[in-house]
This record gives sequence, C-alpha cells and structure tokens, in this order.
Amino acid sequence: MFETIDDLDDQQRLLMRIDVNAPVDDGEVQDNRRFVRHAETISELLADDHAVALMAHQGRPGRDTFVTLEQHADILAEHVGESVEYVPSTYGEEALDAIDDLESGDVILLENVRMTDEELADLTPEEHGETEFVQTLAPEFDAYVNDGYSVAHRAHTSIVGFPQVMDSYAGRVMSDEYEYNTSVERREFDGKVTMVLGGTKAEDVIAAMEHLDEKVDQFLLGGIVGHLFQRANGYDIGTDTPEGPGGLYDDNWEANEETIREVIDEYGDRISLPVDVAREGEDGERVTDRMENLQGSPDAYMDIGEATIDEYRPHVEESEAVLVKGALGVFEMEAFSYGTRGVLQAVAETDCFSVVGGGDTSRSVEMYDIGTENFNHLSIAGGAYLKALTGEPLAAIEALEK
Ligand SMILES: Nc1ncnc2c1ncn2[C@@H]1O[C@H](COP(=O)(O)OP(=O)(O)O)[C@@H](O)[C@H]1O
Ligand SMILES: O=C(OP(=O)(O)O)[C@H](O)COP(=O)(O)O
Repeated sequence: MFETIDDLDDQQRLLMRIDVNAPVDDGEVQDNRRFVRHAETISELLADDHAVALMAHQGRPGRDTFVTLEQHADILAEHVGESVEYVPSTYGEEALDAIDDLESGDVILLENVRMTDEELADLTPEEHGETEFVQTLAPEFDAYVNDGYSVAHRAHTSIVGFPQVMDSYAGRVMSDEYEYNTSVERREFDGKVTMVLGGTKAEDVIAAMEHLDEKVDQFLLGGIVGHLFQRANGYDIGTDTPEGPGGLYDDNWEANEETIREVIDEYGDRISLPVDVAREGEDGERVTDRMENLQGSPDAYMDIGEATIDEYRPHVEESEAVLVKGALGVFEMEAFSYGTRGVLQAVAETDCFSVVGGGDTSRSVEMYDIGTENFNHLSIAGGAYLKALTGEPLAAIEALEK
C-alpha cells in the first residue's frame, strides 16, 4: 500500500504531479472535470499551510494539443479560488527562482513536463530518478505528491522518477480513483457484462479488449476505434481525409492493424460494430450513411448512426454491468452527439452497475444532463481506468508503493 496526503505533516514544501490534460479547441484549453477534482486536492493542501509546486503535461509532442500550461493555471486558479502562478519553465532558472519564492499557502504551476528531454525518454524508473529533471527539483522540496491518477499508467519521469529519491504520497484523486477502479476489476458479475468503447486512443482500447476477453460478454464499438475495426472488415472508412481529424486514422491504423485483425479473428462474434455512421452535409446538417454505401466516400464520419444506436441499446438494457470508455462520436458538437448520448441515456435508464471513464467522455454526462447520479462512478481517467479494470499494475502506484 502507499501513503496518502493524510500522512503528511503540516507546512511542507510539496512537489505535486496532477493531470489536467485537456481538449484544446482553436488554441483554447477547455475546462473539464480534471481541473475541478485537482482543485479540491490543492485546496485541501492549502488549508494545511503547505506550499505547492505543480507539475503537469498537455498533449503529446507533434500534436496540436501540445501547448504550454499558461491557460491551465488560470482555469485552476478559478476553481481553487486562489492565484496559481504559471511558470514558463519546468526546472530551469525561472522555475528555480519561482520555487525559491514559494511560501506557505502559495501555488505555482511549472511548464508542461513533456517539453523537457527526459519526461518521455525510454528509461527505467531508477534511471528516471537519476535525470537532471529529478536531481534539480527534488532537493527543493520536502515531499512528492502524485494526484494524477489519469496519467498513472505512464512510466514517465514526473511519475516514476521523483518517488525514487523523495518521500512520496498519493493525492486525494489518486487514492479515491485507485480504490474505486481496482475494486471494479475484482467485482464478480452474475449477468451480462458489456463494454462500450470509442474515442480516439485505439491502442489503449484494444489492449483492454485483449485483457478482458474472458470477463466481458459484449463489446460495443464506436468513435475512431469503431471506424478502424470496420476498415479491417474492408469498408472504406477510417482513413485520413483533408477535412478529417488529421493523422488520427492512418497513424492509429498503422500502429494497430495487426492487433485489430487478431482481435476480430479471436472473438469478433462478441464485438458489435457500427452499421451506419453520420457526417456533416453541405449545410452543416447531420447526414447518416449505411456502412455498405460508403465505398469511395471521402467524408470524415463523426458519429455512429441511428440504426447502430438501435442495435446497441438492447445490449445495454439486458446487461448487469456496463463499462464505458471513449465517446462514440464527436459529442462536443450537438449534431454528432446522438451516439454517445443515446447509449449513455440507455445506461442511465437501466438498473445496471455502470462506470463511465475518460476525461473527455465522462464530461458528456453533465454536458447533456444525463444525470451523474444515474452512474455508479464517473472516472476522470481513460487509459489508466482501462488498465486498472484489467488488473494490470499502474506505474505510478508501483512507484508510490516502493
Ligand atoms: N468519429 C470521430 N472522429 C473524431 N473524433 C471522435 C470521433 N468519435 C469520438 N471522437 C472524440 O473522442 C473523444 C473522446 O475519447 P478519447 O479521446 O479516447 O478521450 P477520453 O478517454 O478522455 O474520453 C471526444 O473528444 C470525441 O470528440
Ligand atoms: O488524458 C490522458 O489519458 P486518457 O485520455 O486515456 O485519460 C492522460 O493525460 C494521459 O495522456 P497520454 O495518453 O497522452 O499519455
């Protein structure tokens, strides 16, 4: 087991990892439930007179969501109700100056950790602990706190490096989510277990399918993942188009084609795939096409269609447990929210055990008034939630336990 912030003495200088990785729309960082949850941990720490330097990441190098954390500091400040100073350096001179000035009750947010050379380097946890990043920051603090449950599955420097050399504690989000999500894995269900999988991160989703094939009776697929599975079946969908979500299809396909084919071969009979999909018409309206009519179509499809929703709903209604990860369409746009809303609404109306995971996906429940009280748990994590469900160890937890 690991220690939590309940085990901390008061008035400590804390280096804390959080995960406020968020969607970025036209350069604007979108608020989400991660900010709210981490703000609660920060407020709790400030009440105990700690001084807090935050580390976080945003996006991945090369993607257009890979931006600085300036806007994140403002959003966090709003939720905490106190100033959160953005520092445009992770462990350079500017960072060290700001850390020097840190006093009890202060909060600063250091620059995107993925902008350092070390964060994403292929190193062992021990080697991460020896990097300049860790060796520079560690002596400046009394303790390290990890509250970033949703990034707990990544063995990166800010996650596994610091616990090698510092007293380390789990934050409130980390300990709450850990307890809840691992217990889901251990639960025994008598009836049908259904997993609704979508979104953009095909690799995480497919890995979960491979691990959970014994435990899950039915998989309902949508989003980019659904398109890629239908591409494997020979349909003309799931390839990048000039108007489409740049690079998401072809890169995902290249990385996952072999596994997708294996998964379909092994238990394709338990996988439901979209029979129709929706795109934007000439006047911005929703147009739905049957899968068999797509040949040669250059359109980017942004939702599952109405016939697919009708096929998926009965599976949900007869399930004892429904685990959701990833949106079935671009739910942020009303016209392409039908799939995600339709299936989540069915889950909400059914008396099943239900968990919705994914920082973006879980946001749709509040966005469309589906009622948070209709779900057993809304996780702010996606990949980490899936890993926990499969019973796989999380790098952050292993590091904290050490
Ligand atoms: N057909 C699609 N084309 C482009 N994006 C999609 C499609 N279907 C779903 N998405 C996007 O998937 C995102 C949610 O899934 P994902 O990226 O896996 O994140 P999370 O795990 O945080 O929920 C949503 O923001 C949604 O817009
Ligand atoms: O948003 C995240 O993952 P998630 O969408 O699987 O919850 C985490 O911040 C991890 O980000 P990454 O998948 O770029 O390592």
